[in-house]
Amino acid sequence: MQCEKEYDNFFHYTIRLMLADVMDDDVMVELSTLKSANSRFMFTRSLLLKHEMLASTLDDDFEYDHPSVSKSLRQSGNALFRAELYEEAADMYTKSLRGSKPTTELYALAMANRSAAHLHMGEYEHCLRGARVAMTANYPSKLAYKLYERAGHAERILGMVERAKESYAVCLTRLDEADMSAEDKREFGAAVQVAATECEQVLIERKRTTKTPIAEHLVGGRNENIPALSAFVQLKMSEDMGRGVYASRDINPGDIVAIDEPYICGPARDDTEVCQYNGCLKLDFALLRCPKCLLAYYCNEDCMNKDYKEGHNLACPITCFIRFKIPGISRMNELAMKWFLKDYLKMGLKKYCSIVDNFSESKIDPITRGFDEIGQYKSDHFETAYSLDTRENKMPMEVLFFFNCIAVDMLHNLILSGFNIPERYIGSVGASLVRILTVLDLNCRKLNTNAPTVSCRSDTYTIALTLYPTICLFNHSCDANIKRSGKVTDRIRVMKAIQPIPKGTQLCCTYVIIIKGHDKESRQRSCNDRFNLKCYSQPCINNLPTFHFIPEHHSTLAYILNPSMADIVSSECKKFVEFTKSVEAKDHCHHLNYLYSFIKLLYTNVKRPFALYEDCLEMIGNAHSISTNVIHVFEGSWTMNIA
Ligand SMILES: C[S@@+](CC[C@H](N)C(=O)[O-])C[C@H]1O[C@@H](n2cnc3c(N)ncnc32)[C@H](O)[C@@H]1O
Repeated sequence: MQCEKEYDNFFHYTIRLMLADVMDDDVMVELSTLKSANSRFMFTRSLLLKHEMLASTLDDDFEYDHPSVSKSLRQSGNALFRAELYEEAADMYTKSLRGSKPTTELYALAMANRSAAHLHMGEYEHCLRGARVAMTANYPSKLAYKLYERAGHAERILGMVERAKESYAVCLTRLDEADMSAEDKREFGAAVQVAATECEQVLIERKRTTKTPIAEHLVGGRNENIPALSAFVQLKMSEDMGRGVYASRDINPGDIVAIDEPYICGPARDDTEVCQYNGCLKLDFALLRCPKCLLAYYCNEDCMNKDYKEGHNLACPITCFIRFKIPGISRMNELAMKWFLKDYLKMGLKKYCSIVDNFSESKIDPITRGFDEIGQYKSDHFETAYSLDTRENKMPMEVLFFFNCIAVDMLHNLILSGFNIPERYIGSVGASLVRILTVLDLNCRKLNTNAPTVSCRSDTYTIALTLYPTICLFNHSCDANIKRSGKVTDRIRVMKAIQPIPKGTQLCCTYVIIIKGHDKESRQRSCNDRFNLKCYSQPCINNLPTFHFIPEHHSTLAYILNPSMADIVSSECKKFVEFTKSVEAKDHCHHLNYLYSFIKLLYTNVKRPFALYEDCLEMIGNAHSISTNVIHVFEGSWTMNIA
């Protein structure tokens, strides 16, 4: 079964029910007779409660704490450190860490000492990570200045001068708490001040020599009704694809057609560090950890405080359970909880429940779904994100039941943690969590081609889960005419035209697959497997041949549409072939105007698919985006190298 491969522990609930003699089929039949989301949630909840399938406490079962052993190992590490045997000392501190709970002073001391050993070993990234972990653990405040000084040194050596300057500044303020003579403090402070001033000078010089990037603007300005889209587009319905975005004016390659921000976002993986705050999502390393759950990471204390206010204070006690105990896709479940808590805190329970209770997909006109009462479709509106397509009607009942079980489990844990919710609201909140899970599943997990990514060797990894409500209006085409541009790790997503888009043409990105190298059958299979949809994009309707049938040579006159242009096209094709041989891929971004003019020439004068057109298209798409390469993704540490 496909679902088994897509979600972790997919049979978790059904197996337990079967052990309690409850038949899978009976549950699905009963569920399918229930018409409202609210009643489906309550039915699932009573089933899981009746068969005692929900936790009774939030106590974790991790066993640590051998404090005396841990302390003596650290002391052995200190002796090795004093003997300047730093590698051996670091190993000893690692052993000390294993015996202590991550929230204790013992742990913080061993972590901090190991970071000092790493500094001496020239392991600056490890040093920095350790210092940052110790900062948010229970490290004695009278010693905190040392951590910030060390972090500053490591950051400076790693080229993170801005962060180094901040660390030195904190070091100087924490120096007040230090247990040392006034004279020693003065001397120490003066040395740190010198380092901070040197950082400042580097930053001034960098600012002087760095070109400010040109601000990107939507072509034609903002759309009146959908502000994240260009004024040169409009929404229209089609029978095959539902709503879609169409050009209301001619659009040129390179024109910006959308600039969207996620309604909700969060890290996608455990092995890359991304700031968890919804308004940040910065990719960095050695981030600060939430000192309570130790599972949420932030680039600075400001982001940590903002995330607490937006709901992490409520999610924190259950993050461990959602991450490690609840089936499905843990990061997706965490994101659903984050979404609910953010809006619960913003609106209050009563208003939240009244909005979700009034939402009914069937009553909404498909073209105005997500628009507010004054006709605006805004990516930062709850109703806009909440009303995104879910394809729930095509969802197998087993998956719907699975999502209901996850929502029951998550809400149950939230209540166990002390969250107060009157019984009359439980159905509404639970049903909304199911809806949120299904919105995220389609528009964030499956449809993730615009999510932030990094590259490692020849692979690309999604590092964050992002729900872009306006970008979700674009349908898929196997011959996309728009694509993401700019830094691919960025939270804000800019979409640019990569082909000419004449007035009246639909703007489409690709969800999964393009014509180059794939025949219609494999494309259709891919769309069906991933999205359960039959693709009605033009290449599939016209059964566009695959790359294998694209003429390799530009002189194939049979492909010229306009005979009077044959000579010009032929000579420009020769120039383009020369261009591809002489200009390296990394420099294509400096020749975009040339590439735009070439693709425009071919667009009107050759019949597609045409090899050089497809090559030029790929070059434009790649040249628009700036990718970040990382080295070591899976070893608990990684290094950035901006390409
Ligand atoms: C992210 S939404 C796109 C906007 C959507 N059409 C709407 O009405 O809001 C994705 C859904 O659009 C439809 N869709 C997108 N591309 C399609 C294609 N190439 N062929 C058929 N349906 C498509 C499918 O229903 C798919 O689940």
